[in-house]
Amino acid sequence: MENNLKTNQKSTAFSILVKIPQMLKLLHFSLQYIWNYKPLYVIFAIGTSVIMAIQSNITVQMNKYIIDNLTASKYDMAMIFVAIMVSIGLIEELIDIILRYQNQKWSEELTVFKEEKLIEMISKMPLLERENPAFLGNMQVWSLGMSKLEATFQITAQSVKSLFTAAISLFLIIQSDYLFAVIILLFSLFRGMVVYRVIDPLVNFNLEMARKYNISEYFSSLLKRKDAQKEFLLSDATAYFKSKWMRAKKDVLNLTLGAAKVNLVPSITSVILTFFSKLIILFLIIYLTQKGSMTIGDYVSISLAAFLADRSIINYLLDIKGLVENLRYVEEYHKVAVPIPALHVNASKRFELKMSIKVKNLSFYYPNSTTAALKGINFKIKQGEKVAIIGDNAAGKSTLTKILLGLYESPSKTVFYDDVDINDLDKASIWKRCGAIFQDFMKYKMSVRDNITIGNNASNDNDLYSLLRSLKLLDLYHLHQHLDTPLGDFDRNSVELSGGQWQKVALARLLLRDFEILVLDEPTAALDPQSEVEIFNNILSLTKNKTVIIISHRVGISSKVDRIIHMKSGEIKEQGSHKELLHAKGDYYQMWIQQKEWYES
Ligand SMILES: Nc1ncnc2c1ncn2[C@@H]1O[C@H](COP(=O)(O)OP(=O)(O)OP(=O)(O)O)[C@@H](O)[C@H]1O
Repeated sequence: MENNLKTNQKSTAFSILVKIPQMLKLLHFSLQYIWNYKPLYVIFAIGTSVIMAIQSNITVQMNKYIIDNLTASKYDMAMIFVAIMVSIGLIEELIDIILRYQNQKWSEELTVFKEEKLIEMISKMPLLERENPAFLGNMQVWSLGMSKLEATFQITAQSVKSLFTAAISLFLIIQSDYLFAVIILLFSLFRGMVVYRVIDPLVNFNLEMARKYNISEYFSSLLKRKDAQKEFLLSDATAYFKSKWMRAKKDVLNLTLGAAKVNLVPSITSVILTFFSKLIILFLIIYLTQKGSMTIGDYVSISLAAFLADRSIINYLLDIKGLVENLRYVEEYHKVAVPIPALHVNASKRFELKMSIKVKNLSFYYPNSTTAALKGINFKIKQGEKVAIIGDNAAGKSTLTKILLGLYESPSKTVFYDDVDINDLDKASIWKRCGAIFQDFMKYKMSVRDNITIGNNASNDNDLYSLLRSLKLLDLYHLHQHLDTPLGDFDRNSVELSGGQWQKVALARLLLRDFEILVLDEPTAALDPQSEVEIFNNILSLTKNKTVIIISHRVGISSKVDRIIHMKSGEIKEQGSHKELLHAKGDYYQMWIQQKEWYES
């Protein structure tokens, strides 16, 4: 793998030239991003880079004047130049301290700004995008790309400084002898060619690393999780998972070292080239001084300016290399950041359910899957009806409800609310009027109150108290801080709940809201049989005029609803009332008999 990454694409001068327009576009995108965040940050950074570049060259010139005055025994003048040079040094250091503080402040604030943008981007993304198995790895790459936006800007500011320093020093050197400038430029060109060759392999190593990092992090977090630990202990699996983590970690380590190795040869070559360019220039200056065509002051100023130019050019080349490398990561981010996938949140029509929900010939595939999760589904649910969707595992029940709720985009003209295609509906207006509990409902590590109200302060403590009572959750109210007791394992004062209690908290959260449609995916799976019956009756009485869709494996629940939709392998097998389906003596009848016998025996 390492060799593949290394040899696959070496950057040639031509490949770099071809990429210039794209690179400029990405550079513009990065700088625009920082400019949008704070224009002053950009102005400040570029401005100070130019000032620093001028200052370095002034110091070099001052050295020449000091030495020339000393050799001419003009000590007063030498002292004046010394005072000017030291004062400039002092000003530079003071500016540097303020600049570093200011940069750190803006940089910290920018980190928050970037995280906010990433959260915004992810929360706007269609849920289906996240079902793609590549999503987590991609997200790692996007955050890497995002972190490179600021790095790109910093390097740009730095490169302005290097470029200005090099240009001024070369200009001063040319005043003495253009030959020095030619030698410096020639060696720099060689070094540039050496370092550019490794950009692509380096980027490939790092992108691959970002993806692999995800796997090692997954196993690392598994090994630290409480719920996983009990399974590991009982099945003696700790060593197995540790070896999985170690293998993934080694992959990451190999990629890190691979990237470092790729850098090794150009770094060594660059140092050797610097050695020769220094040697040649210094020998040449000594030769010219010996011939009498240069003063000692000239020797000092030219050698310093030559080193300054040499260092600045190599810095500039490294900056450009860094820039090109960074822009490759930015490119990955840019791919998703610019066209944020549409969520149809702002479609023109508003959700209403006065008549019915209709599903017509609905088939559905998950991304990266060629097997249909739903095949030719047709049904109608009238407003106010209570419907149970039952079926085996992987029958497509959860997928269907997510489509009905608009969480997954459905093919057009397949799902209708009051005869309006769901794709023409404003999604936010659907979500405002629909409530759902899924199998993987959230257990928020927050207080009882916050878990139930989610920041909605409209309900007073009495409402919450009677809701807890109706769900037999009063023991939560009696906790040490009543409704303000933190739940979960967040801090010292937190209280951990049982699986069934958590499920009741999720139900309480749902029942506190006003909704038109309620979707319950296995709502009573974690409840004891008595609570199951009580809570189910409770839900039915609380939702008299509302449309309720319940997913369950248990036929006991389905005997209480108006209609049953029985699914198998992504298709509807039967639908009708409990009595009708028993009468039909099909699969539902068989399930009913089996479960009945199970309980009776
Ligand atoms: N994120 C996903 N990516 C690809 N396929 C998926 C994804 N989620 C579910 N599926 C597939 O879609 C099909 C239907 O799954 P779904 O979760 O809707 O079934 P279900 O009837 O709710 O099952 P269960 O009763 O086990 O919860 C299954 O074959 C499953 O493998």
